[in-house]
Amino acid sequence: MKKITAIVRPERMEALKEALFAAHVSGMTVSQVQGCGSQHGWTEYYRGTEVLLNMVPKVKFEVVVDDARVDELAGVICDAARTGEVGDGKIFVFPVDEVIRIRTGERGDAAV
Ligand SMILES: Nc1ncnc2c1ncn2[C@@H]1O[C@H](COP(=O)(O)OP(=O)(O)O)[C@@H](O)[C@H]1O
Repeated sequence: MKKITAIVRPERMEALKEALFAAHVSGMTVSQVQGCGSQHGWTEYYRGTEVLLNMVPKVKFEVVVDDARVDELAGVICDAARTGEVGDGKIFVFPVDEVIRIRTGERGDAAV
């Protein structure tokens, strides 16, 4: 199993949510976050040093899936979240050791 974390623009949240539902993911977690990368907030100089004063609102999607679906879902996310402008975001893929469904105690693939 893998966890796909995607940091995307807030205005792409609805489209990405719908695309992931359409791709039949079993669940997702969505958080409002702030970040910076190539796309910074604004900077000012404080005592001669450039200081980053603000970060940019983003939305973080987390989806745990079978290994075999990572490439497909990365494509779904790129298609739904891309505008082509700086700040579209990134996808990070992590290994997941275990999943446990709290309600039933199921583990592994059965719990995803
Ligand atoms: N190395 C990183 N680690 C964690 N989050 C990152 C990283 N790079 C980018 N991000 C997240 O992705 C968002 C968009 O990245 P950014 O570099 O601004 O856009 P682009 O990839 O289009 O140039 C950032 O605001 C930040 O939330």
